[in-house]
Amino acid sequence: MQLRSDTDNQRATLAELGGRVRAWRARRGMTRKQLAVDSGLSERFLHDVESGKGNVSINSLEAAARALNITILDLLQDAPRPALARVQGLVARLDDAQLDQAYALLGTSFGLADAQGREQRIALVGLRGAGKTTLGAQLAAHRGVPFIELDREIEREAGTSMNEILLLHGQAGFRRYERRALLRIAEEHAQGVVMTTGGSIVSERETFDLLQSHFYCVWVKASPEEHMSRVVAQGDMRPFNAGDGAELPRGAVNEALEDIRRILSSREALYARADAVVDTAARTVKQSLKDLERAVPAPQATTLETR
Ligand SMILES: Nc1ncnc2c1ncn2[C@@H]1O[C@H](COP(=O)(O)OP(=O)(O)OP(=O)(O)O)[C@@H](O)[C@H]1O
Ligand SMILES: O=C(O)C1=C[C@@H](O)[C@@H](O)[C@H](O)C1
Ligand SMILES: [Mg+2]
Repeated sequence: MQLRSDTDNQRATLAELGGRVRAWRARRGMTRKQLAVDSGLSERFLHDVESGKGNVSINSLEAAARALNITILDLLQDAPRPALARVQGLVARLDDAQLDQAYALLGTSFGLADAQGREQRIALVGLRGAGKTTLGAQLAAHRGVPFIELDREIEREAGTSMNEILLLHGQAGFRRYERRALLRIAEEHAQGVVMTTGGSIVSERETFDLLQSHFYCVWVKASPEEHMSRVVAQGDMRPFNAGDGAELPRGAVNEALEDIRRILSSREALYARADAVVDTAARTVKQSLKDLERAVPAPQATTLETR
């Protein structure tokens, strides 16, 4: 076996660090430009760091971590959670009936029990262009419940636009408003609601836990090419690194597709924690709506009567 030289090790360390910065940025749905502004680092420098070329100082790393609302440790190592693996190993040995029991036991013992009415509050998660708004509005109309877009409620909570919130309060502030709006919506809609969420909601564990304990979550997904063509059609490329959408030059299309793939892969395991999945790839809106209706718990009789 060939031993790695010190230089190889150093190179590998920088490449891993760069990969983590890139993955966290993708999970958060931040463009490099946004991270540069929020951290005070230059875009050029971030580009070098992300491609494993920049030997970053502790202070710069700290600035990047702060702008991502994580700690410097999250950039230095993939969060190892040995205790989680131990618990998973244990519950994997239970049969299905025991698993239900374990779920209830853990929930009540640690104050993690699902909030009342959760099954009637549907939340759609997924990347831009998945079809959350299109399908969510129609699902809500069919069930006779209100339709809410969480991003608009966050803006209401903060009294300003998404861009301004991020500009004024950064990731940390945005996530605070997001959690506040989430809890308010859950409280106000005991009888049921259909809500869409911003693509990056899954990137903060605390927020995603809160969402999952109050809402029945459905991951609405599509292929990277479909996400791409749908957001291009809407003329708004956020959070992909590709300018403003209209008349995309060829290079920009490729860069945006790469972004979508990277964002999807950095979030896939998180989106997959949803209660159900609806894949809209190569499906019509009508077909996907049927798939979605099959994927969610039946509406409560009281909700249907009020239609
Ligand atoms: N099977 C499908 N299901 C849902 N939408 C589809 C489907 N096929 C094509 N579309 C089109 O894809 C687009 C989805 O856009 P929509 O705004 O609903 O996505 P979104 O998930 O809400 O995105 P954003 O995160 O930007 O709010 C619509 O123009 C819709 O007509
Ligand atoms: O997927 C994402 O990261 C985002 C999706 C949008 O809904 C916005 O919330 C924002 O542009 C970020
Ligand atoms: Mg939408």
